[in-house]
Amino acid sequence: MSWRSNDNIKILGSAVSIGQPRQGVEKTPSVLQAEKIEDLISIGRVTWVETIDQPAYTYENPRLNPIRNVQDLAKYNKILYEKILSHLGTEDFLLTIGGDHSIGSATVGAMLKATNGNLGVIWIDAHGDCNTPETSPSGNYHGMPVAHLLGLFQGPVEFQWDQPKLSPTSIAMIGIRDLDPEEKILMDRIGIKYYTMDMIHEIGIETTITEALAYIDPDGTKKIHMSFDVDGIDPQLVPGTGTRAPNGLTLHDYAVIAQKVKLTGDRFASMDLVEINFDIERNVTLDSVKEIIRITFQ
Ligand SMILES: NC(=[NH2+])NCCC[C@H](N)C(=O)O
Repeated sequence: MSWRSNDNIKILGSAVSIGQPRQGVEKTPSVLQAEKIEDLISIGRVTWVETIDQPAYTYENPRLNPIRNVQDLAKYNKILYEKILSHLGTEDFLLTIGGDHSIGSATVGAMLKATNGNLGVIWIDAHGDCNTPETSPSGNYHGMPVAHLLGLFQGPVEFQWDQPKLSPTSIAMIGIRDLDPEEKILMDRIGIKYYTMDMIHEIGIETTITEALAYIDPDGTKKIHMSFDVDGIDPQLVPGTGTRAPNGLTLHDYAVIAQKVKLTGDRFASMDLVEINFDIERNVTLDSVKEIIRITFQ
């Protein structure tokens, strides 16, 4: 039996790159639309609802603010947050295609709002994305959305609207292998649940995702959001991404993750697919991205 066979699968493009320095990632929604990825989705009724463009394409260099491009990012994330809430019907599954991972604070924030906080998050990534503007060595906001969601910093007023906070016990990260030193100290102090590649090799991917789901949703009653940064996958399979880290997840690992998440049925409500940059590499990356879509939506 497939999950969500009768539901609407809505695809939203989030064409933003200013959360990090490499251009190209903002083109991904239009590339995947041209590739007709909706044809790879064999369940539900699939529609591309719209693609939201970023307000400016100029990456701020040198670092003028603790968060580069903070004004434009704040403006963009608020628009994205509101669009998600306006598009999301109760029976819908929402797939947001980035763009860089800066969108994570808007997508998770919107899902928290839509579910009254009854949300668990599986964050697949090589990175923790849990820097504050103070701990961030780069100033790139795509390394900060989790810290922002947890309320570890607020940003300027433009970045403060009514987005709800995420509880640290409602998120688990899988594939982690590149944490900044202070970011790691912060994550360990808060007690964020994260599975490094070493831990995954030790306990196995099936135990990892089973434990992770039980941790974020002990009673099995929450909606589940998966925020999938393709750099969680090994760079040999996904070379087209801006911050590569060796020794990542395989596509088989992802298939095991997806299988367990899909067992939550219609509680699996939304997903981000981010950091795909076809300007860095196209062919291998596109094959893997298509496989990720097939694995998720069949
Ligand atoms: N979503 C990502 N690819 N994040 C990479 C973050 C890299 C680094 N930790 C930083 O904060 O700049």
